Amino acid sequence: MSLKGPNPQHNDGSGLRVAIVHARWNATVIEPLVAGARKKLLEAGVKEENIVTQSCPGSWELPIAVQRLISASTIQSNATGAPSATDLLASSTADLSVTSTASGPFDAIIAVGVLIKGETMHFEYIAEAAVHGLMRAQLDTGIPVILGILTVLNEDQAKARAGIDGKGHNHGEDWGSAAVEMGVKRQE
Ligand SMILES: O=Nc1c(NC[C@H](O)[C@H](O)[C@H](O)CO)[nH]c(=O)[nH]c1=O
Repeated sequence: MSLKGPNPQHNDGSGLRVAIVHARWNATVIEPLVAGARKKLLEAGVKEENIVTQSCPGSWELPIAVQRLISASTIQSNATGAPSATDLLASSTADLSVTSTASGPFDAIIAVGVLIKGETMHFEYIAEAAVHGLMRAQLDTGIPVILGILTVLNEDQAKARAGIDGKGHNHGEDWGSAAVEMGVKRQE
């Protein structure tokens, strides 16, 4: 067993509603990461209709996109006769590819981004702000937000962590499993 990564656990995700919010920068790495997370959600029994996918421009926007999604789903679940989550999400200004018609709050959210170090300090500032923003979003709302931001020094490191270099491991799968575990714990 690898020294890294949590010991695998099996959790029943059949009663969970999970969102995947992903940045669109470095899409060739984002796509396999999102696919890996979805794969593990489905393997754990999360229903297709209970997986909502949303995108935003870059990792900097992930915290506000996550916070807005939580607010939209929480408002919808609190009000009687409120519009469906799909209507609410469709009214959002963020780019949406809503794949859910189910309503109610989320049990967990996976925030996916790929930050690759360039020549400037931009990388450090975005990484720091995005990570702190996602931690704040989960603590402020009580909804687990899985950290799915790769902060890498070059494209090869990014490809290895998305499992697309032929020898690496797709970290998106770990994030999917973590979302199921934390979602189940939230319902306990
Ligand atoms: O710069 N590199 C990256 C990046 N910059 C854009 C930033 O997140 C934001 O969208 C813009 O600054 C506009 O607010 N966003 C990433 O996800 N990965 C990068 O590697």
